[in-house]
This record gives sequence, structure tokens and C-alpha cells, in this order.
Amino acid sequence: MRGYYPPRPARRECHNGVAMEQHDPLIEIRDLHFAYGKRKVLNGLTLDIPRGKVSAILGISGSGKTTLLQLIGGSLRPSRGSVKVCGEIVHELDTEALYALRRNVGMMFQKGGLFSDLTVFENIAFPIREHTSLPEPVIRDLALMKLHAVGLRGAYKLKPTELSGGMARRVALARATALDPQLIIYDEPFAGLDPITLHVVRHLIRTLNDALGATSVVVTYDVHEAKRLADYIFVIGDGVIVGEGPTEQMLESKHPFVHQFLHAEPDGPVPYHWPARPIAEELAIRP
Ligand SMILES: Nc1ncnc2c1ncn2[C@@H]1O[C@H](COP(=O)(O)OP(=O)(O)OP(=O)(O)O)[C@@H](O)[C@H]1O
Repeated sequence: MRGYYPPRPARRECHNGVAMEQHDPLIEIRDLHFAYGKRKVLNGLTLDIPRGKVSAILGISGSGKTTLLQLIGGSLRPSRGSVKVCGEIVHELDTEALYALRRNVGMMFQKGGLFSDLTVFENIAFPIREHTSLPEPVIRDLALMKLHAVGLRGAYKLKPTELSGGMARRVALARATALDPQLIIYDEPFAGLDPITLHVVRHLIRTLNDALGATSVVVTYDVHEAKRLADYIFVIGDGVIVGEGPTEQMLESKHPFVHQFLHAEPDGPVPYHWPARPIAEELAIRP
């Protein structure tokens, strides 16, 4: 894989022509609030996603990770605060600008989201046809190269129903990178994979990021894989970022929740016991 695609430096120019300095973050999130009706999910979240790196966003189930991705992609609107991608505030973009942004964002979801009626090849060719006017022979070569990069060129004629879960995840990865996006977003890419496929997917996320000079954001509750893959870790708790930094530094964090979460300790700020009366009282134990 590395032989075919030597690593590129992080891209300096955005799809919208904005030139970025070495240390400019690709995504800047400020004081982000979001609620589903009365259910508050994000409560003033602020973070910067560094360019050219793989960042993992970690948090317990229901902490708002997927919601955050939807706010980054512009499919949800914040109730307060902002998400800037490539220097532009996403919720202020008109339809055309949002379309241009999405062309530069590859997304891979847990369920893969492949079109079940199309072959593997057609699934990869679809976004290329949708967003470019390249001639058919070029689309064919590009799609086959993307499949080759994930080791599935030989499976190009298959339908999604004929793929294993791990193969489907790899095809989804090839599709997410079909247009050489600047930003690649992964929602739970490791869920439900066997150890070998998990290793392959983790390796592909890293090599595709580096080969494309892209920026990757991986949302997951899989601490083990995040620790192995990510350059930076962000931990969400109570709708805000409770810890962030380079991976090695985060592993040393003394923040009680971050420590409990990253070291998978069963008790801590997230208690082992559901709130209850003292056991002695419940069982009428006399001192
Ligand atoms: N469309 C919706 N309508 C109402 N509530 C929602 C909706 N989507 C998500 N929620 C709620 O918002 C909260 C955050 O959900 P979200 O899916 O963003 O969390 P998550 O961290 O990605 O969780 P998981 O790791 O389990 O996927 C959860 O309590 C969820 O039940």
C-alpha cells in the first residue's frame, strides 16, 4: 500500500481556495450547543482538529459523538456556537457551498451504507460520477485503484450482500476516499470486526490518511484501537470536551473521567452501581 501511495504532507489549500498555515486546524468548533427537543446533547463544546493527523473522538455510548459528526457535516444545525471547516462556518453555507464541502469530506459509517443494488465497482464509481465529469475509462481506472488500495480489486463484480462485514467496511473505506477528500470521517469503524479485519481497517485508516495528505476524524468507543491509531485523542463527557491532547499524553491524564475511560476501569466518576439506597439499609442489616 505504501509502495503505491507514498505519504503526502498535509494539504495546505482547502477546496474553497483558503490557504492554511502549517498549524491552522482543519476544523474549529466553538461553544457548540445542540439538543434533540429537550434532550441536551452538546453543552458548549470547543475543539480544534489538527490538519494532516488522525484524531479520535471518544466517549461513552450516547455522549453525542455521532451528533457531533452530523454537525461537522452540516446535516444538523447547532442551537448555539459554530463549526468551522476550512475556515467556513458550516451552518452558514448555502446549498452550493455545502455541496462543495461535502465533495471534500469522505464519510464511512458503521453500517457501511453501501447501495445494495449496485456492484462493489458501481458503489465506488458512484461518487466519482456524481461529483466529476471524468470520462468513463478514467472513472473505471480510479475506482479499480481505490479497490486495489483496500485489497478488494478482485471483488469488483460482487454485490454488497455477497460481502462479509469486514469486506463491506473496506469497500466503504474505498468509497469514502474515492474523491481524494481532504477530510475523512469514520463513525465507529471498528464495531463488530474480527481481530484480523480490525487490524486491516486500522492500518488502512492510517495509510489512506497519510497517502492522501488528509485529515481523519474517528469517532469510537473502542479505546484500545483509538490508542493504537490516533495521533490525538479528544474525550467527550457531559456534552463538552473533558480531555484532549496527543495520545501518549492523554494516557497519562490525571483527569478522573479521562483516566477511567482510557484505562477502562469499571468504577470511577462513571459509577459501577446504579444509584440506590445503602445496602445495609436495603437488607435491614443491623450494625
Ligand atoms: N434523532 C434523535 N432524536 C432524539 N434523540 C436522539 C436522536 N439521535 C440521538 N439522540 C440521542 O442523543 C444522544 C446522543 O446520541 P449520539 O448518537 O450522538 O451518541 P453517541 O455518542 O454517538 O452514541 P453511540 O456511541 O451509542 O452511537 C443519545 O442520548 C441519543 O439517544
